[in-house]
This record gives sequence, structure tokens and C-alpha cells, in this order.
Amino acid sequence: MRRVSIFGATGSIGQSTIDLIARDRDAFNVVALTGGQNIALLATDAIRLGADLAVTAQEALYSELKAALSGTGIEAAAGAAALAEAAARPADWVMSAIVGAAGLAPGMTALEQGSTLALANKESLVTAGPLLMRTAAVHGATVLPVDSEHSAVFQALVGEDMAAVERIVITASGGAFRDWPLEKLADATVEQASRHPNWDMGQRITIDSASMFNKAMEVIETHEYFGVAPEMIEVLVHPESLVHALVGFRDGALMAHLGVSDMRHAIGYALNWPDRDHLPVARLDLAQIGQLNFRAPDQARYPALRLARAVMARGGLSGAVFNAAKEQALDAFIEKRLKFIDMAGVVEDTLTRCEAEKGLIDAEMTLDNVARADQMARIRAAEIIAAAR
Ligand SMILES: NC(=O)C1=CN([C@@H]2O[C@H](COP(=O)(O)OP(=O)(O)OC[C@H]3O[C@@H](n4cnc5c(N)ncnc54)[C@H](OP(=O)(O)O)[C@@H]3O)[C@@H](O)[C@H]2O)C=CC1
Ligand SMILES: CC(=O)[C@@H](O)[C@H](O)COP(=O)(O)O
Ligand SMILES: [Mn+2]
Repeated sequence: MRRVSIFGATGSIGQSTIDLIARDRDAFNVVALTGGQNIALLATDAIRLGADLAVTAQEALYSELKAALSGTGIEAAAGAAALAEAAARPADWVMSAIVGAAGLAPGMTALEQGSTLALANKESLVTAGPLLMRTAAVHGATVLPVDSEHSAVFQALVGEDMAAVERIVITASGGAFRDWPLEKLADATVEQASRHPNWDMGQRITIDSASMFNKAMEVIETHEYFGVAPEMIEVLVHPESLVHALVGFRDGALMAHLGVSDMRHAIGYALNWPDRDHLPVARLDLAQIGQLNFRAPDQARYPALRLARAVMARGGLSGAVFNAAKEQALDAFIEKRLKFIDMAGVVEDTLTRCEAEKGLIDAEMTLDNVARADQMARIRAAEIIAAAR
């Protein structure tokens, strides 16, 4: 039986992962499930899957979780230390599906145990890509991409020589406001930004899709995971979200990965890797679809893409600053303290201000220094947001 743990089990990716595992329950020994606020779902799934341990990141919710698991024999725990302890428990396969920078530390701990890390948490690569990949290499651990575009690229590269790769194209739906007139974006609401045209995802990544910060992070993710130069990475707007990525080779061939917009594709690929197994996803009927559309991203509409290029050019800990500023800006938008169109400006100004913090960006990439850059960026971003009101 394979030992599996799921970090972020109560979220969109976590639930899709549980759906696949629950269908083949006898094949898996569930070591740990983790969540945040949603204690009822965490406890229900821990009981359903017979997990050894359930952890909530929220210390204040410990008693609620303990009560929900009372009499089941499942251990309950809470807080950051408990998350770290869960990540240190031996597991063969670990799903990293916490949202935000909080996903980095448990993923690093899992890699230190030599676990295979199925990585949905793109923030890990944006904030500390070289550190994460180095940790995997040092401990003989494997990182498997779960983000749909990166899973698609990974699959298109099977059996290929990276030296023959000329370019990597990741597609973008264009988000909720793809066809809105630019001047209307100033009035975009949280509710409107939280409706993705194709994917059913958590609220934060859905809004990031609307602002194109999701794709900006994915460009950095591509750079860090596949080790390709920034200029080899392209973004292509594809409103249908059926072609997930394409890899161009030096002979001009372009290998595309297609599939329905269902994350169980990418999760299942990582779960069955290096094999392929049946997956309960709908099959694509191209004759019925008839037509697929593509266009270049409008740089004026999506300033986040330019910021991602600046971050890759700058290197060091600028990815941690970029991500933390984006998280602060997103919080402020969700809490109606910031306009949708002002998020990119907050991130850009935070990058500029953090550049002036002596030694911050150029500090050695360690977990402590990444956390320091993250904290400083959050402070600066909060100041910028407050000043903008
Ligand atoms: N959803 C998707 O289709 C895709 C998602 N991703 C990436 O996967 C990750 C997860 O996304 P998604 O599933 O949509 O997110 P959700 O918001 O749906 O779920 C997030 C999960 O993380 C938990 N969580 C939230 N904050 C914290 C914290 N501070 N510490 C520990 N746990 C926390 C939540 O707990 P609770 O809900 O109980 O509070 C929940 O289990 C993100 O990095 C996202 O970018 C990548 C590609 C596609
Ligand atoms: C499913 C997935 O991988 C998301 O990251 C998706 O890419 C979001 O859609 P956008 O293309 O709109 O960012
Ligand atoms: Mn994606």
C-alpha cells in the first residue's frame, strides 16, 4: 500500500485528490490530511479515508477538530508545528495543495524525507524555486508538477532531450475579464473576479486568473521547474482552456497537450506516474468542439506578466517579495480595500521598495531568508495599500 499525505485536503485540489484516492481506497494508506478553517470536511474525510492524523493550520480550531475525531482513533493536531510534524511523517507521495506561501515549508519537509511531492502549490516555486529543487535533488526526492500547464509540459517532454527544446508555451484562459473593455476593469468586483470561465478552483487562484497573476506565477514556475531561460517561455491566450501547454522543439515540431478542464487529469497523472492508469475524467470530443481559439496576451490588460519577467531577470529573493506583495494585494481586493486594477501597482511598488532594503533580495536563499523577504514585502505592501486609500 502506498502511504499518502494531502496538505490542503479541504480545498479544491485536495478534494479532487481525495476523490481519486477514495475510488481506490485499498491501494492507499492515508498518513495525514491537513486543512484550515473547514474542520467538518477535514474530519469527515479523515474518517472516510481512515487517516492516521488530521491537522488544522488554525491553532484556535484544535478543540473542534479533536471533538470531531473523538472515538475514531485518528490523531488531531493544530498549528504550524503540527503541520511540520505531519510533513515529517514517512509517506511515499505527498500532495502539496495549501494555497499561498504557507505551502512552502511543509513541502520542503516532505522532500527532506525523500517523499515524492506532487506540487500544486505554485507559490513554492515562485518564492523559493532553486531551494526547493535543490532540496529534492539532495534528498533523492521527486517533485511532480500538478499545475495543469506544467503537468502538460512534463508529459510532452517524456522521452525528449531538454537540449532540443526551443520554447515552452503555456496557455491562459484570459480570466473572468478577458473580454471586458479596459475602462470597465476599474469597477470589477470580487464576485465578478471569482467566476472563472472554465475551471472550478479556490477563490484566490480564480481571482489571480482574472488579473493574470496566476499566469505570471506560472511563467516563473516554468522557469524554475524546467530550468529554461525566461525568453523561451511564452503565454498564449486560449479562451477554451483545452490545450494546456505546448512544447516547441528545434526541428519546429510543436507538441500540444489537450484535455478537459478537470484537475483530476494532472493530479491523476502525478498519482500514477510513471505509469498511466484509467482516470474518471470526461473525454475530449474535438469534432463536437469544432474550433479552438488563440491570441497573444494584451500587455496593457495584464501588467502582471511584465512583472513576472522583471522578477526572473532580478532573481534572488525577488520571487518571495513578488508573491507576498501579490498575496497582500489580493487580500486587500477581497476585503474591498483595493481596486482590482490597483493590485499590479502594489506589487510593482513593493518590489521597488524592497530593492532598497539592504541585502534583502540578495540574501542567500534559505527558508529563514525567504520568510524574512516575505514578511518585509507584506509590511511594505500593506503601507502602499494604506497610502492608496
Ligand atoms: N484549484 C485548482 O484547480 C488549481 C490550484 N492550483 C494551486 O493549488 C493550490 C491550492 O489551490 P486551491 O485548491 O484552489 O485552493 P483552496 O483555497 O480551494 O484550498 C486551499 C487549501 O489550503 C488550506 N489553507 C488555506 N490557508 C492555509 C494556511 N495558511 N495554512 C495551511 N493551510 C491553509 C485550506 O484550508 P480550509 O479551506 O480548510 O481553510 C485548503 O485546504 C494553490 O497554490 C493554487 O495556486 C494550481 C492549479 C490548479
Ligand atoms: C487549472 C490550472 O492549472 C489553473 O492554474 C488554470 O491555469 C487557471 O486558469 P487561467 O489560465 O485562467 O490562469
Ligand atoms: Mn495552471
